[in-house]
Amino acid sequence: MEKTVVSLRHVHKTIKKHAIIKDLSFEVREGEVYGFLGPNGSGKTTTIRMMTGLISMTSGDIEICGHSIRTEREKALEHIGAIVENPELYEYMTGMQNLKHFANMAATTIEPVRIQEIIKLVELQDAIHKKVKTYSLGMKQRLGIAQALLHRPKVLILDEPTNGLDPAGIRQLRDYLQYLAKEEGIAVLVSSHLLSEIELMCDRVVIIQNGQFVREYALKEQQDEILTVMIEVDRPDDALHFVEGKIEKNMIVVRSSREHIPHLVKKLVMQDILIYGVTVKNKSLEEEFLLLTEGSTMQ
Ligand SMILES: Nc1ncnc2c1ncn2[C@@H]1O[C@H](COP(=O)(O)OP(=O)(O)OP(=O)(O)O)[C@@H](O)[C@H]1O
Repeated sequence: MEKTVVSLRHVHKTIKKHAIIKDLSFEVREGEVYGFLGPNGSGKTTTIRMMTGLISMTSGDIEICGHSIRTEREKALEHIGAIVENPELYEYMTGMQNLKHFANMAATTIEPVRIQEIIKLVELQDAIHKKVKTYSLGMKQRLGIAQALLHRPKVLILDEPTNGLDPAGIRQLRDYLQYLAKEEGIAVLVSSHLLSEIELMCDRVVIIQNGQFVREYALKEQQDEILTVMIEVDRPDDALHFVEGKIEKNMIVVRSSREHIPHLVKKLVMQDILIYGVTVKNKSLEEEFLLLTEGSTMQ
């Protein structure tokens, strides 16, 4: 079991007599990308602001690497790198000038070699001497992540990092966050109001609504879990002679364990049925999230 690096315990936040966060508890482990999912206005930013020490909590506690934000604030915050809302970048300066500026402002000494290392890590070598105003949104985000990682934090917190990114940018971000988590052992927390994006990026996800914990899911399928598998084929009617399922448009929808999926595909191929795509859905998460957000302001 990986080490817990972020721990929220019974956190409450009341603003002007309104209970915004109610008894919220969850944990983020070393080396995982953890999704923080909830409809607009459910309290994600408020929680992240408490985790990063920007606002206080009314009761409960948040521990980062074993240090309480309440009683050991500086020690706790030392381990956090975060982008809350937009990254703070100077557009008229180059990427390198931005990084050097932030390195100078940091509480700990940041060696030039660390700056070089981080530029490589976020793959900005080619553009680092160009002015930030010429950067794409994805590049600005990578520079923001570089800034947040300069001081080697154990936890990286990103509030709605996919906002405004195109699908290619989202894919790139996912690859990077997975790299940071798996190769560098960083605990990454990403908030979003879009299940589709969280599903692509995260190992586990917590859903909140109205400031309250709803449920936590592991997104990596368990070996024995029964999944919904959608197979796009040229002849759906024929396909159903060989596997058990139902037809939806040009897809056949089959319930199967992960282990059994290759056998399904093999059976169809042996009957000369052409397969154009296989999609695996974690149906329970999708259903729960849809139910939860019905009638809300979700996109
Ligand atoms: N300073 C404040 N004063 C009054 N209400 C606030 C304040 N900050 C947040 N709220 C309210 O708390 C609730 C949660 O807001 P928050 O911004 O944390 O949600 P969110 O999940 O991040 O939403 P979004 O996805 O839209 O950013 C909202 O109803 C918001 O209006």
